[in-house]
Amino acid sequence: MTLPTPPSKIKVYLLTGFLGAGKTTVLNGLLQAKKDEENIIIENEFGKVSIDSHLVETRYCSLFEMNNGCICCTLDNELVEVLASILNAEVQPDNLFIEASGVADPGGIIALFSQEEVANFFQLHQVVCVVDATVVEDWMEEIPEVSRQLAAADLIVLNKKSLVSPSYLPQLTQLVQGVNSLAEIMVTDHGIIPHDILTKQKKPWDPAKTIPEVEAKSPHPLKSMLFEVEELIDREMLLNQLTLSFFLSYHQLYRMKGLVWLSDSTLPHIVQTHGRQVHIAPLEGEVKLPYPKSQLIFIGKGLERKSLERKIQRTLASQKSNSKL
Ligand SMILES: Nc1nc2c(ncn2[C@@H]2O[C@H](COP(=O)(O)OP(=O)(O)OP(=O)(O)O)[C@@H](O)[C@H]2O)c(=O)[nH]1
Repeated sequence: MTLPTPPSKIKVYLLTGFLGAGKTTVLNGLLQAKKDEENIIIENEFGKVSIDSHLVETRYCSLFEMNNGCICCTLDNELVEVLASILNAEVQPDNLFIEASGVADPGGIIALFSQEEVANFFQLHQVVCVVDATVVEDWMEEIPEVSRQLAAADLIVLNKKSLVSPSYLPQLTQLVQGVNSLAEIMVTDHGIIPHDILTKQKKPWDPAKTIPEVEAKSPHPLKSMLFEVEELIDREMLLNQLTLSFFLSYHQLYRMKGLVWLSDSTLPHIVQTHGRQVHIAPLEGEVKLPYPKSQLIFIGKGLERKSLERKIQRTLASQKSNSKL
């Protein structure tokens, strides 16, 4: 990159954490705190379709979407291109927030920002790892990326504390400290963290020392599957089918997100899981999804398209009304 040096370096905040931990929730809180500054977001989702772009508070930022794969696997091309276009923009941002995909290994991203060419323009301030208290213990055992995300963090946000027993929290804190004893740990609900956390400077990072090796780095063992439906969906059936699927396939299905049109509402809805729970809520603002097309994304390992298709088929409103005849 041969670009003029900006007056001051752009501050970079990297948000990591496994699928559904609360990264976007934390990001929206931080954006609110920085609303008087110029903010840019890089949003990277594990899947071809972006749902998160509808959830980020775009009042306070401009958004770049990276949906061509996990950010840690496309470092050399797509991320560098996005960084170059940020530098070429008319208005230089004060802050760059990167929300990495839930499966991203942050080591390579951190290393990129320590390269001289990039470090001349961007300064990595904080690596924040958001953790879902309800599931992290299981997922640390099953998914190597979870420990790597924890190990690379300056700040660990142990989120969703009200969803676990208070007596379990010290045990969880100890577990997380076992992976990274240097990081600050904050136990939160809805990712609410003090905003002065952003003013703290990052500790020097030594990848060799802090991040445990992962056997198979890339491609990720998890798969993302997109389903599109052109019919209205029955809310109750959708809740039942998803709750059942996540209950039965807890160690296989890690996350589901979607934009759906329901038969009982004229508003689009966002459906998503966190941990074992399924939530459906109306979506405000502009949606680029033509009525009545719905999109559902499942992320997990060993997913079978046919079996998921059958489950989705059962949620269609037309099927329900036919079955009543
Ligand atoms: N009950 C409860 N729900 C929470 C909390 N924090 C976040 N959530 C919900 O958890 C779900 C996932 O939160 P997100 O912020 O989208 O998580 P994420 O890490 O960005 O998810 P991905 O981008 O899919 O990896 C959303 O429905 C949030 O509203 C919390 O502390 N308590």
